[in-house]
Order: sequence, then C-alpha cells, then structure tokens
Amino acid sequence: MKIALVGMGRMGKMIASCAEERGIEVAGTFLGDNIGDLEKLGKVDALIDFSSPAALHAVAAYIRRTGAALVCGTTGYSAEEAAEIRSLAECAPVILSANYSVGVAVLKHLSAEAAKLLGDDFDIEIVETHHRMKADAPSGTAKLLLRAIDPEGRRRTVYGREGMMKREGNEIGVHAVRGGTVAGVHTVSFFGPDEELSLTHRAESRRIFALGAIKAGERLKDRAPGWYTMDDLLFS
Ligand SMILES: NC(=O)C1=CN([C@@H]2O[C@H](COP(=O)(O)OP(=O)(O)OC[C@H]3O[C@@H](n4cnc5c(N)ncnc54)[C@H](OP(=O)(O)O)[C@@H]3O)[C@@H](O)[C@H]2O)C=CC1
Ligand SMILES: O=C(O)C1=N[C@H](C(=O)O)C[C@H](O)C1
Repeated sequence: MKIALVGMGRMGKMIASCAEERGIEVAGTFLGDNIGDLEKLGKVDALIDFSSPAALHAVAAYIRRTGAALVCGTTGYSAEEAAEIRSLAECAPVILSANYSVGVAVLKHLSAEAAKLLGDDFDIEIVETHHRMKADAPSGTAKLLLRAIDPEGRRRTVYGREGMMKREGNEIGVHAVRGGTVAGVHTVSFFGPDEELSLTHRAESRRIFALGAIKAGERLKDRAPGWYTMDDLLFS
C-alpha cells in the first residue's frame, strides 16, 4: 500500500513509524507550510489526515482530483466542514472518525445500549481527559459518544458547570480535562438512584489510533466511492 500523510505532529509521526514497520510506502508528508504541494501529488492508495480543519480545503481538492481513499482522523470540524468531508464520498471511499481504536468503537455501542436500557431515570455524564497540547475541546470522541447515546438530541448538552446551575434530569454533562501527556481517556457514567455504572476507555499510547487508521486505509483502498464508518470496517 502507498499512503500520504497530512499532519506530521504527534499522530502523523506515529503513523509514519507504524507504516515503516509494516513496509508501507509513505509517498508524501504535508503540514502547514507545504500543504500546497498536495496539488502535485499523484494518486495514492489512501490519504491519511490527522492535522487541523485548516487543511480541509487542500485535502478536499486532492480527493476530488484523484479519487484516492480518505482516512480522516482530524477533530474540531464545524458542521459545514463535516458536510464538506461527507460530500467527498461521491467521488472516493471516505471515512471520518474521531477515534480509530477498536475499544472506542465498542464503547460507543455499549454506551448507547446502556442509555437505552437504563432510561431517563439515570443521569449521564461524559468526562474526557487529554494531554495539555490538545487544541480542541471537548474531544471528537466525546462528541461521537454523545451522538451515540442520544442520537435524536432529546437531552440538553451541558459543557462544564460553574455557579448556580442545579442539574436537570434531561441533560448530558460533557467535561474536558487537560494535562500532561495523557493519550486519551473517555468515561461515560450513568448515575441512578443509589447506583452508578461507568464505562471507561483508556488509550495507553497513540499507537492504537495510528494502527487503526492504517488498517482503515487498507480496507478502504479497493472499495467503491462512498461513506464508510468504523462499524463497516470492523464489524461487518
Ligand atoms: N481520530 C483519532 O483516532 C485521533 C484523532 N486525533 C486528532 O488528530 C489531529 C492531530 O492531532 P496531533 O497529531 O496530536 O496534533 P499536532 O498538533 O501534534 O499536529 C498537527 C499537525 O497538523 C499540521 N497542520 C496544521 N495546520 C495545517 C494545515 N493547514 N495544513 C496541513 N497541516 C496542518 C501541523 O503542522 P504545522 O506544525 O506546520 O502547523 C502538525 O503537523 C487532532 O485533530 C486530533 O484531535 C488525534 C489522535 C487520535
Ligand atoms: O487529540 C488527541 O490526542 C486525540 N484526539 C481524538 C479526539 O478528539 O477524540 C482522539 C483521541 O482521544 C486522542
């Protein structure tokens, strides 16, 4: 497989190192000051983007021009930017996931199921913890879990709490903790009368995300243009 990388920060470097271990050719690496060069890159099997929403314009142009598979792991997109990525599925196989670990793919289902089974009597809170350099909050994974737990937006989302604001029954609290070098921890808690159920995923390193993204590229590269999810690639 031949890939190219957008973003050569913590994740891009980890993906490059995992690609080398697996004998995967990296045809180009693009970051803030050379992203314009993506215009000159020929078709690769998969473009893997772990960068910033600011790269989207160049990435979208590349995918439209070549039809290469896109594995996008960048978080912090606006609704309009996410729609732009979705539109790329008309001309290429595309996956956009805030988390490429298999553990979070399972956590998503467990959390959705727990919310259904426990019902409205249980208060739901999502807490995510990441390293001090993370740019966006809350994490893309926290948003992904929120959508899975409450797909129709029946509950109000409350981001952090301060001051006089007693909890209401129909809300989901989302809290972002930042510090040190934490690779990523997500906990979904369900608090009922006299009991608590908490589900936690703990990333011990970025390797799980990097390997997950490479596997997604391997599975997508020969697929028809379309929109793919972690569920399509892992569980079907
Ligand atoms: N889906 C998943 O499983 C995971 C997703 N992520 C997400 O991946 C993204 C990157 O994370 P991380 O590697 O820690 O971040 P870093 O800050 O370490 O790296 C960001 C990289 O993006 C580059 N970049 C910034 N702006 C542009 C641009 N306009 N065009 C091209 N490249 C650009 C930076 O280059 P420069 O130095 O030139 O600015 C840098 O190389 C984040 O959104 C993060 O949330 C992270 C882990 C797992
Ligand atoms: O920026 C990170 O580091 C991570 N970002 C992703 C997110 O926003 O959910 C995934 C992972 O938790 C690490």
